[in-house]
Amino acid sequence: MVSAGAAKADTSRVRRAPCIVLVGMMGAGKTTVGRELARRLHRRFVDSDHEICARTGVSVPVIFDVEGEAGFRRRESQVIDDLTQQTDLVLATGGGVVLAEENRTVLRERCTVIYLDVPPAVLWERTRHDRNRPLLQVEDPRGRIEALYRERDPLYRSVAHVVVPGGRGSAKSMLRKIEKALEHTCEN
Ligand SMILES: Nc1ncnc2c1ncn2[C@@H]1O[C@H](COP(=O)(O)OP(=O)(O)OP(=O)(O)O)[C@@H](O)[C@H]1O
Ligand SMILES: O=C(O)C1=C[C@@H](O)[C@@H](O)[C@H](O)C1
Ligand SMILES: [Mg+2]
Repeated sequence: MVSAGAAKADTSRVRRAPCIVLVGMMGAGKTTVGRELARRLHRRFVDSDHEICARTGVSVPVIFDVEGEAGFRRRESQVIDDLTQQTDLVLATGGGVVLAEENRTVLRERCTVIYLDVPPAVLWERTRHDRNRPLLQVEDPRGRIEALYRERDPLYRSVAHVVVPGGRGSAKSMLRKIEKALEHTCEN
């Protein structure tokens, strides 16, 4: 793994892992930054949450309502398996993608994985008015974010080839950090 500040060359995945994947918590900016990154790298952009919705014809909250989180996770694993086999892609994932070991394995082995590591306080500011994230529709969403961060941060790190620390900086500054790190990790 390399950090964005001091990225070291790690070219072991270059030839067999063309998909660039963003992982991180809800509100880390995977969708926002991923779309712009794809545009700049002349790659296609796909968001796995959007792909699940396109395949089912309903929103993420509806899938959680009807099939529960387990049903959503099964669909997510299928989509991740499909998308990570594609080339010329920037893939923004859902925040819980790292929970399943099978997802972690395909991400780590097939892709260049970038973890957008944003502190819980900032995640809370960005997601507090959004009703589209079923896991945050609880009495204490801020506490939930903190608990999920504690649980998931080691999992994100375990799949990441690059960790990009974020804070209150703009999406543009996040993008610049990612591009810098990628220069050292793969050919685009
Ligand atoms: N660097 C940033 N600075 C300020 N706001 C940001 C930044 N990145 C994203 N945002 C805003 O935060 C919100 C959440 O961002 P986004 O939807 O991209 O997160 P995500 O990582 O895709 O979350 P999820 O896992 O729920 O899909 C959006 O309103 C977006 O505009
Ligand atoms: O963090 C999570 O577990 C989730 C994040 C979203 O991207 C969606 O995938 C869904 O709301 C679950
Ligand atoms: Mg997203």
